[in-house]
Amino acid sequence: MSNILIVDDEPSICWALEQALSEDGHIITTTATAEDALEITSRQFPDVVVMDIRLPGIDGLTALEQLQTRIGSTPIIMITAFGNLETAVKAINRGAFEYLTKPFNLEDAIQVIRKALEEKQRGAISTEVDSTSGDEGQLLLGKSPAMQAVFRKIAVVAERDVPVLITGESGTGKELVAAAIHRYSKRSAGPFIPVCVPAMNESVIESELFGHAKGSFTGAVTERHGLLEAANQGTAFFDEIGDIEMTTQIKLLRVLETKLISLVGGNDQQSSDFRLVAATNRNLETMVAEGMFREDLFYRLNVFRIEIPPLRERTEDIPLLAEHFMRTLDPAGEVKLSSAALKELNSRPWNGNVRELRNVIEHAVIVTRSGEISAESFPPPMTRTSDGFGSTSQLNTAIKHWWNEQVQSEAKSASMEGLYEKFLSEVEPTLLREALALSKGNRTEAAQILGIHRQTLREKLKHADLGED
Ligand SMILES: Nc1ncnc2c1ncn2[C@@H]1O[C@H](COP(=O)(O)OP(=O)(O)OP(=O)(O)O)[C@@H](O)[C@H]1O
Repeated sequence: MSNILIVDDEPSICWALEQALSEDGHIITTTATAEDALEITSRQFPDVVVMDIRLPGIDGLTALEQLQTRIGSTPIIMITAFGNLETAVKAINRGAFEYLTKPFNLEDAIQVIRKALEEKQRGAISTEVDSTSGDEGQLLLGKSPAMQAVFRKIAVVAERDVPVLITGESGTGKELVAAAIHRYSKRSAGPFIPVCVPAMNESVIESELFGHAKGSFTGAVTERHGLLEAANQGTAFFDEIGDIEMTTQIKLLRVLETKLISLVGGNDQQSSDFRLVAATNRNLETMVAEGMFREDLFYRLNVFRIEIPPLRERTEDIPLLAEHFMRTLDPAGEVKLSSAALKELNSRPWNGNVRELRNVIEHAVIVTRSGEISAESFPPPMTRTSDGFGSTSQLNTAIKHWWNEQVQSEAKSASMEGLYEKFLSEVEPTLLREALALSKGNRTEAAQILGIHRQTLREKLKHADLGED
């Protein structure tokens, strides 16, 4: 049983919340003004406060600060008018636990209040952002200061209709952050369309993105709408934006500038009003400097940046996330973490970040079935090279960029030959040098590592000017 204070000058809201919360056995106090709320809290300590921002007399935001000095970290949930981002953001920045947007669904409001009560009882105001879009969404969890900062950024940017660039290692939750931005944006009733260009078959990228006209190529038997058109009125989430080809980058930039899409093989232009949220695990600044990513596109994307720190830098989140993944597979709570298991989780490098943690927990829950998970139930940690999205794909992208550059410059000089040899002469010396470094200069061992004959290695070293004979 908890004390809940509701401050709203709309009697219907007070009444509805009071009815619903009394059923849970809580004691509800309602009042229509902030002045009364301040007076009440000088006599009694609520466990949670729900307060409208727009109130007659002292407004909710001013009252928020005054209440905080009286009731400390007691969660205060603010109610804002729809679309009033500034006040919602101010509320979050000034330490409100959460905000509800009017008109709200009563069940959603009750959920937020229950969550606040749980947090209060736990003594920690750990927060989560609901990234649910439709039924398939998931909660974005985190109580570390680093994740709290991410949550605040989501709150700040969600309703501003600007592009967002989310950066962070693979598996840190970039897609969940993008979904949360969409969910809290003015476009939340519209679609959230994930687009992963590098995962697409190269021959269909343009038709997937922009759609195609009937008969534009063999197999195009009907007109097809592209993903960017499907994102109209909603959010297009470009995953792995750092890995898209220069040619696609140019086309994407054009669409962003004009908001017009040209169907492949067609004359018509279709307008699409979508918000772009992009993510990458690569350093786009470096890529721009190296000419691998278009500077103009980078500036278009980099309007607001959210950097998600790797899991190893926010180990406070591990128990919370582990518990969450355990309960997803084992809602009855038959499986628990032993303290040795928790210690093991806290000491891992988490190269695959939260995705790896989820996989590790799922594996352990399945093998343990019931009782305590031991440290031995976890699969071995992921190494850096086998990390999620993986280096092979990045290598492929680098090769593609190299190829395009060659083709462009060779085309100018009207000669295009010997590219295979040229490529090998550029990459082979690095490979040979690395193998020799690993074998500490032992050529037999280096040849073995590379899987080539010692004599072949010798010739290659000579050819690459790396051998002393
Ligand atoms: N903070 C979090 N709370 C709950 N689940 C999370 C969190 N972060 C990541 N996850 C889970 O980890 C997995 C990977 O997350 P996600 O796909 O969003 O990462 P990503 O950074 O987009 O990865 P990639 O760069 O490989 O595409 C998902 O199952 C997601 O639900």
